[in-house]
Amino acid sequence: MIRFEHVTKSYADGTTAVDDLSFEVAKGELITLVGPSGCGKTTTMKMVNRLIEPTSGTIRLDGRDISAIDPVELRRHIGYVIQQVGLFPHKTVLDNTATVPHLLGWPRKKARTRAAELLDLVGLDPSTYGDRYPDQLSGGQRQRVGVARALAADPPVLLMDEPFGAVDPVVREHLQNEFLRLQSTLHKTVLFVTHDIEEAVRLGDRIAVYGAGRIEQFDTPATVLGAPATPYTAEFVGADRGLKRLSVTPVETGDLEHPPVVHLDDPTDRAAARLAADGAPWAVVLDADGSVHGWVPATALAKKSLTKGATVRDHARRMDARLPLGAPLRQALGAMLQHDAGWIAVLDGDRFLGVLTPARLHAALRRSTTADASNIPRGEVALDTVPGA
Ligand SMILES: Nc1ncnc2c1ncn2[C@@H]1O[C@H](COP(=O)(O)OP(=O)(O)OP(=O)(O)O)[C@@H](O)[C@H]1O
Repeated sequence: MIRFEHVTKSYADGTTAVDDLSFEVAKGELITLVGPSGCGKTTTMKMVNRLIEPTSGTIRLDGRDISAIDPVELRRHIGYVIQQVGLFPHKTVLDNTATVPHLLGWPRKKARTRAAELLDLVGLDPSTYGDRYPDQLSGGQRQRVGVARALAADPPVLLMDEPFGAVDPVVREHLQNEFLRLQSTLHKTVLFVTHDIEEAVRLGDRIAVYGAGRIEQFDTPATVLGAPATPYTAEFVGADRGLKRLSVTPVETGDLEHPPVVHLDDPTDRAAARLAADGAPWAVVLDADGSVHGWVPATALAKKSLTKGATVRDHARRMDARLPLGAPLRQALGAMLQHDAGWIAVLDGDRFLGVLTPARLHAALRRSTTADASNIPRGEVALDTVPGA
């Protein structure tokens, strides 16, 4: 969708803002450009909508060299959100949002209807906020208007330059979540500039980590955090990158263990035989609907004093830690700690898939780490599996 081919931008004073940059962004991808101040992020972005012209190299949009496209025409297909928002102070929120549709010559009613829809989409009730002026909004609300305005003409590409940089951390996280929710339905191709690695990791399908004028690494958040390509990237992403990786590594089916499964109404002797056959110390217990009830230890089932007709129900223990497949490991660890649990049931909808243990969580975390790259066998660093709480 967007392709940089050996793009360089130098200024007359000898500054090279961007040096021989080549990368490609797929349709619907959200790329975060992250790096310290002055490393060339904004320059990269502004070359896409021709606010800055490259000194050399080619930028293509859908295969077309953008230097051959009229800048005004080009910008109609590219939404632009900046930190200072740049709302017109004398126009209402609704009119601000309708700016691009107006410029495109849409009939006034259609433009305003569209603007109202967009305000709704970004969480601002148009009947409450539509007639206000920008200075009657909070910083976070102004940013939302900025996003709504950029989306108003439904451009396939969005450029966002530190759009949430000027708001406090709580509002910022809220805006990030809302934006992710929007993006999951709109699938825009997004270049998002930030100097905040947390934000880059949180939002990006892939991250471009900038050094001075160059991209040091361009990869998924999990890989950038797990296997920084250069010492510079390692330092930039921070010493706590292992913790950050918890947020970006999802639980996959291959991470799960599969202890024996018994049902609440199974006779105890049959369940005991099932566990004995597997040599398992415990089994997961499902109820009649197949939902997870908890677990039962082999020792409880094997007791000689059991009354006739006893079922697993008599010995089952509840375990409420649950996790949807694909949830980040951070959520898994949080649930393990919250429930003081040695394992956690992983579900696909209501369907039980298997269990995640601390050892498997650790192994999952190591999927993309430098430890794997250096071939340290997993067994050497594995934790013990702790069944049940
Ligand atoms: N008109 C100009 N003339 C000379 N140098 C410039 C000009 N515009 C930008 N630069 C330089 O180009 C480099 C890259 O700037 P750019 O704005 O792309 O950085 P950035 O990574 O977006 O930084 P920040 O996070 O501070 O916004 C900087 O060193 C900057 O000083």
